[in-house]
Amino acid sequence: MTAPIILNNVSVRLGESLALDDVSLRLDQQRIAVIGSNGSGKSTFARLLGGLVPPTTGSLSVHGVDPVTQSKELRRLVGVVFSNPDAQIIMPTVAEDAAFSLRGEKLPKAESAERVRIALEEFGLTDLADRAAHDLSGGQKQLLALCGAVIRRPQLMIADEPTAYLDARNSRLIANHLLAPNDRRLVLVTHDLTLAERCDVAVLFENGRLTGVGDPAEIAARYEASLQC
Ligand SMILES: Nc1ncnc2c1ncn2[C@@H]1O[C@H](COP(=O)(O)OP(=O)(O)OP(=O)(O)O)[C@@H](O)[C@H]1O
Repeated sequence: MTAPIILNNVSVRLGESLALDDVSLRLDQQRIAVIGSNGSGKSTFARLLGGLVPPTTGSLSVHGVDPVTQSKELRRLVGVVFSNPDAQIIMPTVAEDAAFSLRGEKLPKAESAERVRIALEEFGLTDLADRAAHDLSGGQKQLLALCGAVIRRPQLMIADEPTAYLDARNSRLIANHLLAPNDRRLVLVTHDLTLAERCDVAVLFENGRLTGVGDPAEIAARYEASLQC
């Protein structure tokens, strides 16, 4: 059983904004949807779990790891995908970029090549393997970013609006991949409530405050009702 995600009175101040305001929660579920309006704190929450932004006050534990003091351990267990894949593409070609994700794993060359081959095939990128990664379309870049994240087999996948640039077919491909039953935990930030409802639990943020944790259909309905007000 994977250790939970725990936040104890976490606040995050970014410039003038209190992006997260005194958030305490414990999440044991495997697939976690994060919903809420623009600017409510969802991305900040995702970045906090991924060790990309520190808590200003309070403390947290991600699968038993403290992101503040154990950044190396955190990097080993977390994979991240954001809505803008450009920042995640590093190497010149598609295949090289996918392989780059495995650099820290010290795998035998043949195993590394086989993992790259399987991952490219899984995301429909085999025919693009030798293409310049920065010349891909937005959607293709997102597939490559996700490919680079899952190829390391992380315990925790943090995906912030991963389908933002994708057409319907690729959105479905990515969503089905992320939500497929496996032993990886998923934290999925999304405005797509049908995707949120496919998760095991949803958390709702409003103005940096946590205002709901529970059954995704109920939390989504509460969120939608709040938008009518
Ligand atoms: N780098 C930053 N500097 C200052 N304020 C920031 C920064 N990043 C985010 N904020 C502010 O923090 C608050 C929460 O932002 P966050 O990006 O977490 O919201 P969000 O729920 O992910 O929004 P969206 O749905 O629009 O992506 C917002 O008020 C935002 O303006």
